[in-house]
Amino acid sequence: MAIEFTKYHGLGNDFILIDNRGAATPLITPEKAVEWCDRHFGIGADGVIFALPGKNGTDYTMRIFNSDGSEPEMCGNGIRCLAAFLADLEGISRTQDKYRIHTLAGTITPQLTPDGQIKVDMGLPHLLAGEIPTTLGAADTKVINQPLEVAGQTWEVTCVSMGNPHCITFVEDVAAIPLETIGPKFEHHPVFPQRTNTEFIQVVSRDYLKMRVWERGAGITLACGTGACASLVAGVLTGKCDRAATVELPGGCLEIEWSEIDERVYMTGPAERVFKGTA
Ligand SMILES: N[C@@H](CCC[C@H](N)C(=O)O)C(=O)O
Repeated sequence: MAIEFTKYHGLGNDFILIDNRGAATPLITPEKAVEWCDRHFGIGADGVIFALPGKNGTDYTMRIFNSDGSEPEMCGNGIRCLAAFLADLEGISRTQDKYRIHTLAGTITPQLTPDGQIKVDMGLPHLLAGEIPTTLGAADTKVINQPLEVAGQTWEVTCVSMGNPHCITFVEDVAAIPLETIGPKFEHHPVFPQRTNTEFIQVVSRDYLKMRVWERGAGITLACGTGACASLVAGVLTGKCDRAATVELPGGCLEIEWSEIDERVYMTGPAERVFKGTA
């Protein structure tokens, strides 16, 4: 059966979006998602996102398969792309709407804003080792500046969950990190039973961070929204940055705030349609 799709990206973190509003289960399998994400033999993307009917009083449900076929709990750039896709499907102005989206990380609320950006209420960060999950500390303790041996080197890491797991390391120069070789070693380290996303952060100033990321199930990507949120939270926990900052990624910048008022994390950034097709 031929399936229509639309390709979107958020700062170069690119996704194949499928209109799945007519069925409660994804229209393609994880194996097919791997084929579609292949950049040489497929459409090419970091993941496939499905817009499904809402659950528990929400407007829609988002499910996502990474390019390796695994299913993460949440995706920050992906949920901005989903909001843009829904607005395009509904034929409404992108400046009007707010969606309540059911995800495996709870209800997430993207809001289309008049300047074309999308502001997302990403919810509360989870900080306890058992919630990440990681065995780097006792289940009910936070993992802040903990030593971790990777590739014969000791790294100081801070772990944060934005529904999905993140391991953050602050470094002098992000450009000097051999991401291609070190990224998989963090991802598959035995202290992360569900694997992990890994962010390297250079603090340029208290309100400007530079980030490079190795994503669980996708490898090096040009941006990671949940990673930018987790990194800002890690920066606050370690006293390195303010509660609002610009996070510069290889694909562009996100504005992140960890609100002092409601303790929720807010992410603002773009989402662009690239092309439509049938596969
Ligand atoms: N790129 C995403 C994160 C996608 C999921 C991630 N690879 C995982 O497995 O947790 C983002 O923008 O947050």
